[in-house]
Formats: sequence, C-alpha cells, structure tokens
Amino acid sequence: MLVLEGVSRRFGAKVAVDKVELTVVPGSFVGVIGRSGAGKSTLLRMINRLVDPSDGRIRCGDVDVTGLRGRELRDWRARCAMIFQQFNLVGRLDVLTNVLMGRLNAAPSAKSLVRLWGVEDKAIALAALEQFDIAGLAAQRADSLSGGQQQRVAIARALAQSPEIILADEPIASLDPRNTRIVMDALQRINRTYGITVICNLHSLELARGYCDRLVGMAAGRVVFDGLPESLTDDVARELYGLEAADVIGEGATSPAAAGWGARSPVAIPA
Ligand SMILES: Nc1ncnc2c1ncn2[C@@H]1O[C@H](COP(=O)(O)OP(=O)(O)OP(=O)(O)O)[C@@H](O)[C@H]1O
Repeated sequence: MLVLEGVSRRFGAKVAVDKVELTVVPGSFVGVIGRSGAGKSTLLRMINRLVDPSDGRIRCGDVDVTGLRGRELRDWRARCAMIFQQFNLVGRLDVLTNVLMGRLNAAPSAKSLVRLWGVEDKAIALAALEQFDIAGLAAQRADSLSGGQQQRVAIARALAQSPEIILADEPIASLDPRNTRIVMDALQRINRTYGITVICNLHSLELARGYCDRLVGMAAGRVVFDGLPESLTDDVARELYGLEAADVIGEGATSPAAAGWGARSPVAIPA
C-alpha cells in the first residue's frame, strides 16, 4: 500500500502540492486529473523522489520513501517506474537497448556499463516489446520511431523494470487519438495482467473516466475529489476545471460505462 501523509511541496513562495493525503491500493489504476498547474506532475515526481517533499511522509509498506538515500533510493525508483510525456528514450540507441535500460538496476553495474546484457535480460526486454507488438522494431534507432511507437517502447522499458508501480505523467499528451488509445490500452493491459499499480496524470476527463478505476482531482495543489469515475459528474468536473471544462469533458464522446471500461475494483472514497 502506498500512503501519502500530509505531503506538500513548495517552490519558493509557490505551494505546488498542499498537504495531500492519499492511500493507493496495490493493483489499482488511479487517474490524477485537474487543470494545468494543479500540482499533478509534482505529486507524481515526489512519489518517485525526482522531487523531494517539503513536508509530509510517503510510505510504501514498511518503507519510508521520504527518507531513502543512495542504493535504497535507486531500489525504490526501480520499484516505481516513471513514464513521461516526452518518452525520455535515448534516441541514438536502438529500441532493445533502450528497453534493457529498464534492467539496469537488476544487472551488475560493470556489465551494464559495457552493455554486456545477459540472455535473461534480453529475453525479458524482448518479451516486453512483444507485449506491445513492437518486437520487430528492436534493432531500430529509437529516434526513427513515431511518437506512439516511442511511448510503447518507454512502457516496455518500464515493464522490463518489473515495477510494482508505474507513474505515468501525461503519457499521451503528445499523441494522436489512435496512438492515445494504443498507449492507454497498453497501460491498462499491464495493470490488469500483472496487477501493477498505475498512477496516471491525464488531462482528458473522457480518458480518465474510461480507463481508471479511481480518480483523484487536484486543484491548487490540494486533492478536491477522490472517488470512482462514475461519481465524478460533469458538474463536479466543471468545478474542477473551471474555464477548461468544455475542453476536457469530451462532450459527445462514447460513455466509458457503456463501453464497459473502468470501475473494476471499488475504492474507498475518503470524506
Ligand atoms: N521546479 C519548479 N520550480 C518552480 N515552480 C514549479 C516547479 N515545478 C512546478 N512548479 C509550479 O508548481 C505548480 C504545479 O506544477 P505542476 O507541474 O505540478 O502542475 P500540473 O498539474 O502537472 O500542470 P500541467 O498539467 O501543466 O503539467 C505550478 O504553478 C508550477 O508552475
């Protein structure tokens, strides 16, 4: 269980995240939503400790994530893989090597430095690529791929890491609608097949409602909604997004409930 207790982050006078309390059940698919600047990225980055909290505590099981240093911090980062909007692949390296980067923490450092990857590591990396129908691209340079393909490589790299949690920070923000579906389907498959917890920042409410089993709405650094997708009414969304509401509600879009997506496991809604 991942637990955030009174977690805040300030940048100078700016409070980006303000006393967030959050408990994430293993295996859930949590969508973090809210308008631009609400604090979503900062929240995810604190979980992975790319950003340190100014106050509060992050725990996972009996590990105090907030206090980790050195090797223990690297181990934690291996347990919670991060996926970024801009993919963060090494463009001049081939796809397979990029995915093998996900195995760095598992490989002895001398071997990984000279890229003497073991047969088992390669098998894991190839299997991860196969999961997303891109094993045929293994030998291509990462920067020769389309955005959708690159994001699938990034997800394969995360999967090769054998994480417990995947933190996806606006993973589809730079993708077209077709690739958006492919990437969201990939995250959903990982979640359902391996029980890996996914915490995903999303701008589109339609996607958040469609794919997530719990939504956490942020405004001005605070959690202002926490519950099942179906309990986030358009009225609540309008409050959450203000002037951006019309852009994110996705009027006319297929109802996720009608399409049979989302809402797999009930999540307690804190008061
Ligand atoms: N490194 C930083 N230095 C100063 N201010 C920052 C920094 N990172 C974030 N902020 C500020 O903190 C607030 C929250 O930013 P954050 O990126 O977490 O929001 P967000 O909800 O992810 O927004 P977006 O959807 O636009 O990415 C914003 O006002 C932002 O300008």
